[in-house]
Formats: sequence, structure tokens, C-alpha cells
Amino acid sequence: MRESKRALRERILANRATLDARALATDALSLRDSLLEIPEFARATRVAAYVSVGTEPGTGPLIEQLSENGVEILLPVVLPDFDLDWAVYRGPDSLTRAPRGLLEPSGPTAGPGAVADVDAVIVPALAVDRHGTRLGKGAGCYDRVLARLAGRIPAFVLLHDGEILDIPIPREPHDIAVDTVITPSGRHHL
Ligand SMILES: Nc1nc2c(c(=O)[nH]1)N(C=O)[C@@H](CNc1ccc(C(=O)N[C@@H](CCC(=O)O)C(=O)O)cc1)CN2
Ligand SMILES: Nc1ncnc2c1ncn2[C@@H]1O[C@H](COP(=O)(O)OP(=O)(O)OP(=O)(O)O)[C@@H](O)[C@H]1O
Repeated sequence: MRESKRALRERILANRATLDARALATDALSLRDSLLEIPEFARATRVAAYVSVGTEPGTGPLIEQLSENGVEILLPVVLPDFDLDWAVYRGPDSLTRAPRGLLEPSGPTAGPGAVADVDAVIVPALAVDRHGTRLGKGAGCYDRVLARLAGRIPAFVLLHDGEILDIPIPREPHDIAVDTVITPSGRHHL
């Protein structure tokens, strides 16, 4: 199980390494537009997101637009046990370099439970299969987040096209299925 997830992560990351900056930037605009067309998302006044780095599906334009619209954005801060704490986004200058190449918000944190008090959550992933099983980076951060949402708060997984897999992703008891994926080509229901 662990080994097949690891091999799959490596394959996805190798493929992401071939994506160029221009395509990533254009795709980030499509991701923003697709999300803002979703009524549950467009109505949100408080969302949890993440600051994309490297070849991840880009959240820059989305965060900028939400911020301009007056939406409160919670961003994750990784805790020592890989659980996530949350702090409110206060503009690009408020982000600081964190371990593993991440960008995290500076300023007071609201506690891991704060993510259960938003209107929508943007979830990072490496891949999702047709059953909604999600493959993350392997620290279990978002498995814990999804458990806290308890299906009450809509979660939107961002992926590149081609990362919704026809082959099943190995599923462990803690893996919580997701049902909506956004890629640059649009919204996908699983
Ligand atoms: N941009 C961005 N921010 C994000 C995430 C993300 O995917 N993207 N996260 C999404 O979760 C959280 C941070 N994710 C993490 C991912 C990996 C490890 C980590 O240390 N991984 C170990 C392997 C862990 C294991 O296999 O047990 C490592 O890299 O050595 C920690 C946090 C929160 N912020
Ligand atoms: N609800 C949870 N509470 C505590 N630890 C958890 C929970 N869910 C998962 N974990 C831990 O996280 C580890 C990694 O799980 P997994 O390989 O499924 O991560 P992932 O889904 O790829 O990562 P992520 O959720 O960060 O995107 C598991 O071995 C488990 O110990």
C-alpha cells in the first residue's frame, strides 16, 4: 500500500516537472475562473485555500481575486505532527518561506479546528481516481482536514488535466473520498 502510493506520487511529480511556467500560469487563470463559476464557491465569504508552489495547480490568481472580492482566506501552517493550523491571508507580503519550499501566512493562527468554520475548502492533491480516492503528498495533512469537514463543507480538489486516474488509487481506512475536482479544463464530478 505505502509502496504503491509512493510509486504513484513519484510518477505524478515526474510528470509535473515537465510542465512549463507559461502553461502553469494560464492554467491557474482557468482554475480561478472555473471555481468562481461554481455557485457554492462564488457565494463563499470565508474559504480555506493553499499557496501553490512550484508545479502545483496554481492558486495565485484565485487568491488575488478572492481577496479583492473581500473574501476571508485561511491559509495552512504546518504543525510539527503534520496537522494543519490556519491563519488569515493578509496580502502577498505577509507570506513567509517555510520548510519544504512552502509559503505560509505570518500572523496569529486560529487553531486546526478553524477549517471547519469556512464556506468552502480548496484541497491540494497529486491525483484522484474515479471513486474520489485522493492521493496527497503523504503526510496526511488533508486527510485530517477532510475528516474535520465531515462532509458538511464543500471541498474542491485542484489538479492538472490527466491527474484524474482511471486506475484505482490504493485506499486506506483514513482516506476520505472527495467528489469534486477542478482542472484547467473545468469541473469534474466523481
Ligand atoms: N502549496 C501547498 N501548501 C501546503 C500543502 C500542499 O500540498 N501544497 N499541504 C498539503 O498537504 C500542506 C503541507 N504538506 C506537507 C507535505 C509533506 C510533508 C512532509 O514532510 N512529507 C515528508 C514525507 C511524509 C511521509 O511520507 O510520512 C517528506 O517530504 O519527507 C509535510 C507537509 C499544507 N500546505
Ligand atoms: N485523520 C488522521 N489523523 C491522524 N493521522 C492521519 C489521519 N489521516 C492520515 N493520517 C496519517 O497520515 C499518513 C499519510 O497518509 P496518506 O499517505 O493517505 O497521505 P496523503 O493523503 O497522501 O496526504 P495528505 O492528506 O497530506 O494530502 C498516514 O499514515 C496516517 O498516519
